[in-house]
Amino acid sequence: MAITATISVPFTSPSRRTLASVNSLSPRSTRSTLPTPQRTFKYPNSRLVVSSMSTETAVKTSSASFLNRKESGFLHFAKYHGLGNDFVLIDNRDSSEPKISAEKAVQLCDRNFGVGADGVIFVLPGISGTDYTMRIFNSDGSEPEMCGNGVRCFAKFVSQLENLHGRHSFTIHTGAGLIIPEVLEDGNVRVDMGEPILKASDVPTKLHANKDNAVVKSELVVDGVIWHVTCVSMGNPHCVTFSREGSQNLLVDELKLAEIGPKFEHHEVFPARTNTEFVQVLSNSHLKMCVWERGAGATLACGTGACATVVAAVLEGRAGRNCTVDLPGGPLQIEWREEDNHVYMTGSADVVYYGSLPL
Ligand SMILES: N[C@H](CCC[C@H](N)C(=O)O)C(=O)O
Repeated sequence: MAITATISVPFTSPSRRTLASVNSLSPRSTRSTLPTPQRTFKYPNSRLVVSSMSTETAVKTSSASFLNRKESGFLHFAKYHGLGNDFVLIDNRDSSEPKISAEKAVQLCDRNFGVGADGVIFVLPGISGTDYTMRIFNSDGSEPEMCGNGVRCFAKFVSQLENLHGRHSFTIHTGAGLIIPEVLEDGNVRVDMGEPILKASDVPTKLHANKDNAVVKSELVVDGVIWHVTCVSMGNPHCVTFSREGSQNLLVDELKLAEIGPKFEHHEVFPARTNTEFVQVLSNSHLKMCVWERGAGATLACGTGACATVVAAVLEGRAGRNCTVDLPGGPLQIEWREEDNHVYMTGSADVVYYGSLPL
């Protein structure tokens, strides 16, 4: 049974903001004052405890008031998800160090004793002329270089914090280098994820390069089974597989992810561990994937993983450069553009609720 919660997401009059221009990056659009839209969020087949506020009260208690809370002694946050890959987002613009430690982030991510999330993401001040810096802790407390679904959530969160409307983009410094998300008119986010890294030692993997400097459809023995893997970094390491001995085309719904995922993640050929994508080819432009993430386990979606998957599919000759990638939480549009060798990802990112925790 679907339960619908109505959350008013009001927009107040725009505040002035200096536009940082870095290189010849596309300037952000000008802002306009929009009427307060009503947005409804559907939570199919899940129990959602709607707060005691009536819809009437909810309209009055706007998100702006939540976003401006500054009471000391509390950690104020917003809960977002990108196709069910969910994150706690923290406004950290007033300090260059994250407000909470990796250990605290683990507690926050606990789905029984904490808020529950795949990771915690911090909006920090920019570095070397970028608008912002993004840092993220996985739910196991490790710090990855980049997060694709997370950076879309980051962009939507900053848009709310800065009260930006219409098409606009940000320059974000990350562990994977410069990342540029653009918020589109329809509320989706298109992200320039930069160039894929294919050199084996830079993924990193100890597997021997077998195509130029890359590992493409190479054999890897996991739990006594020979898998065929292609290794790609999007700033973070990915091991992508479409087949194994005895199964030239994986049927992802039949995989025992919780069994096999950790054996890939901790395999000795991946010195920094790895994210692993198990992929089924539906057509030359349509892929279906499930993922075991480094430091987070089985998630409903992985943005960097979807990018790595399309790159691997092209390298193995299994698909074209423009694909829809179906993840358990929903679809992403991925393009590995030949002109600039950049990978572009387009998908949704939605706020679920705002919260405060005693520090
Ligand atoms: N667990 C990943 C980081 C999050 C990546 C994923 N959630 C995404 O959307 O890209 C890692 O340790 O590399």
